[in-house]
Amino acid sequence: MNMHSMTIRGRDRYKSGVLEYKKMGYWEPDYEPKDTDIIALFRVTPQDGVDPIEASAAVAGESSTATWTVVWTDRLTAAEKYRAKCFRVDPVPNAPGQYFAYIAYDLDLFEPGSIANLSASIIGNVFGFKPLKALRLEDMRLPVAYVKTFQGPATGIVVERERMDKFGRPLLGATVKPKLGLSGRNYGRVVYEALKGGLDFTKDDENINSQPFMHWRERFLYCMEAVNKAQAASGEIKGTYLNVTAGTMEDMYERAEFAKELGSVIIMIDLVIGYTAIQSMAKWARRNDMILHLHRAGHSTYTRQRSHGVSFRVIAKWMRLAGVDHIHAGTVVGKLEGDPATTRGYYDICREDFNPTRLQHGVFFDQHWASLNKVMPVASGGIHAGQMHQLLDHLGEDVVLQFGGGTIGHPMGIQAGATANRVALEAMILARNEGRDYVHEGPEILAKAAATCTPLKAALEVWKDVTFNYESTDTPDYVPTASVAM
Ligand SMILES: O=C(COP(=O)(O)O)[C@H](O)[C@H](O)COP(=O)(O)O
Ligand SMILES: [Mg+2]
Repeated sequence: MNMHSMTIRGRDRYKSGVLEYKKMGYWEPDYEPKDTDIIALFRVTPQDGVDPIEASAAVAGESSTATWTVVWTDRLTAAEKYRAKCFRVDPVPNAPGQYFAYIAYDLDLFEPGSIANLSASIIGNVFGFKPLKALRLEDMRLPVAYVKTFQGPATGIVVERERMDKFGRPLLGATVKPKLGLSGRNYGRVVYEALKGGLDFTKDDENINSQPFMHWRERFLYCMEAVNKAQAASGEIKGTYLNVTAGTMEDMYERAEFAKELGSVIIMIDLVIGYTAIQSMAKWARRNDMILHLHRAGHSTYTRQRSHGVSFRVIAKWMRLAGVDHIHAGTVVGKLEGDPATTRGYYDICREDFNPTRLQHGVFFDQHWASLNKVMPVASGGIHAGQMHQLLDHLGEDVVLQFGGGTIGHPMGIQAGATANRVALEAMILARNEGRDYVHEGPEILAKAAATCTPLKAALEVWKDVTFNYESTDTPDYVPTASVAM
């Protein structure tokens, strides 16, 4: 592939007419990104017959200062500075016709502290570009100078654990099911049973907001009655994520204020409310000492397919900047997409202060988070007590394990379902702390715990054959190969 700059310079560069993007200055293979540059990695699939360098230069151009024709007004600007530079194009391993294009953007192209502006620039135009068959934003390197213009997570993992008074183990949650149709009173009863049985949290599902069968105030009141009764009964700090997602910011603020008035420790929003609303709610959450849970509703419409869209690792980075405290980040063993290696990358992005490049986890850049609070990843979707050893192994300790059907579907009732999950987790954590090989001995550890816990025994029995073994669609492009001992 031609690795030399083809930029036309001088008077000819600005003559009216059409130049290839690679000749307009958007392909600069000798460019060394500045520490303050934002770098984007795109997976580019050119149309048949389109040069991958030109396609990549076009992505750089159309996501920064270019349009399809030369415009003399470029000469009124610091064009050299403001042009994004594609500086590297590599064939994607084992994916003929796909290329990784590395593009650097000067920091001045972006408004400080705004995910809306970042996303409108980086993904606003180019995904529909005709010379491309497909395009995916795979990863981004965010310079510290830019990271520090964001508030970051309102609470963070350390303070969340202090507020919940829970240390040394994952937190436990449950999504109330059925997700729609329950009356406020019955909804509150589900919350009480799950928290009384041993969970730390319950949550509203992504689509429970304010429907005719249960208006939001009804739910908030009955939920907090349940939380208070469960706290009194257990002596533990409990919470339920009250979903404040609504049609307007005014409605969301009204609901959030009411949740605070009722003493809730946590509220919830859905990804579909949009980046500006998410940042506003994160600032509200910090001002009001509220943990902010983000349900990533809708993300799979554009994160799941490797060829086109935005990788979830980019969304996870954007949401850490935006300031959420929780984000659903995959379970690996549950019912929804989650390759073990790429999911590990998502969890690292949430929980590390520095992410080293790890191609095997789909992390393409070193990423400093400059002490921005850490985001608690949430594992949810088709999980149950029988997978506890796998969940702990794949996802670690700083995670919320949420068992919706895996609590409420328990044959002995909701409290029993919660107890089964709590006993399974505590038994697994004890085994880990004792230095046992809990991954391989997991089933034995669970069976032993079940011998004195009928609810756990029933859970293991009813869901023993449940698996979701399907091929992942979002696997990493690089896999570690055994290095030959020299
Ligand atoms: O309703 C559930 C899970 O219910 P259950 O526990 O009964 O499967 C959540 O909305 C999904 O987990 C979201 O998916 P993700 O967590 O991947 O965003
Ligand atoms: Mg759901």
